[in-house]
Amino acid sequence: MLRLIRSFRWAIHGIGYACRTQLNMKIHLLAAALVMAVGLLLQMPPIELAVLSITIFMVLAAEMFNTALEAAVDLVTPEFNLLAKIAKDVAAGAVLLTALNALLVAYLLIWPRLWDLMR
Ligand SMILES: Nc1ncnc2c1ncn2[C@@H]1O[C@H](COP(=O)(O)OP(=O)(O)OP(=O)(O)O)[C@@H](O)[C@H]1O
Repeated sequence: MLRLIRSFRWAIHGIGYACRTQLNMKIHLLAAALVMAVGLLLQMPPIELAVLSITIFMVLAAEMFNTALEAAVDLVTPEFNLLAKIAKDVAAGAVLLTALNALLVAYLLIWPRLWDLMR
């Protein structure tokens, strides 16, 4: 039990580190809070809020994997290395894909409701 609580603590340290040090993480969190607030204000059904939530957490998790990979690569290869570049670029590409997916989901679920309100 104590081991479980300790591993939660390290995990929370990891989340805290990413939130404190990564500008992109701060931007993702701000966007996530905005999107969820709009979803709640628009009284979206629970299933759509769940889709927004899954989408948001995918972006946050991808950003954290990216941060972890950057740290691991820097630990192994502080100097220029083509494989380091590939690893970092591919990880950054994965974050970009999740962010594009988030934009698509927001467009499909939120935009039609906002459009209805504006008309
Ligand atoms: N050791 C390296 N060898 C080769 N290219 C690297 C190396 N480190 C970084 N790069 C290149 O620079 C880019 C930026 O790397 P960096 O580690 O600065 O991450 P970042 O995208 O600036 O993230 P953050 O701002 O969150 O640290 C990488 O995507 C990669 O193309």
